[in-house]
Amino acid sequence: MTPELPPFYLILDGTTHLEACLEVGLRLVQLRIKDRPLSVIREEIARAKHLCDAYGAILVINDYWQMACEIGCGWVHLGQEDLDHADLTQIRRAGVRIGLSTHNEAELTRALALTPDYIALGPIYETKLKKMTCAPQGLDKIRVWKDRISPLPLIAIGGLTPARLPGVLNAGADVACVVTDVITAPDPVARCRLWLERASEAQYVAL
Ligand SMILES: Cc1ncc(COP(=O)(O)OP(=O)(O)O)c(N)n1
Ligand SMILES: Cc1nc(C(=O)O)sc1CCOP(=O)(O)O
Ligand SMILES: [Mg+2]
Repeated sequence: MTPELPPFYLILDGTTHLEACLEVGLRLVQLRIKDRPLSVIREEIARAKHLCDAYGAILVINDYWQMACEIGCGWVHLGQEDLDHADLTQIRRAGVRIGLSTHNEAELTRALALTPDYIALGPIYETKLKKMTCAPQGLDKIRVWKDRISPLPLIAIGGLTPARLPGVLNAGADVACVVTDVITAPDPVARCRLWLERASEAQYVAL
């Protein structure tokens, strides 16, 4: 079977809600843990891998590529700063796929030269999650990026809400990636289920 990515991609900062989200159908999730002891991060990665394997979901590890390789995870997500230190040859030798962040043309050129498995463009809209050094990209940039990277999957990230999903997908994104809208919801699992319903009409993108 051709490997593919589902259209909804959730970023979580730990495993608290992971199993419940998998239970309602989440199949693409990134573990993005900041400022925790390495021992905790290792435990969380191992737990997330165990759960994602059980549900047949794709797990992407942000930043901690060495642990991802050691624990046998299938994917890592790396930002431009991570790229200054990460050993992509070692990551690939471990059979781990690579997603890369981009925010401008120079980063896109650098990313494409590294032949990643997906490229993320952000922030599409203003994000409250972290301080960005660039202005929101807007929907038009999605089409420009998709034309540049096709057939690689394009992930749209930053300030996304269910209401913004059709615009992002119609503009050419293959996958919508979300943090704040879900994790700050009164019921994050119900919000995840809503996203899955809204994205259910969209195509899965081949890898
Ligand atoms: C899908 C996706 N896109 C972009 C990012 C941002 O990654 P990065 O630039 O490494 O920044 P941090 O997430 O580490 O703050 C992402 N994590 N996922
Ligand atoms: C972690 C992250 N990286 C971005 C980038 O543009 O590289 S935007 C972003 C935050 C996205 O989260 P939210 O859905 O909360 O806006
Ligand atoms: Mg990072």
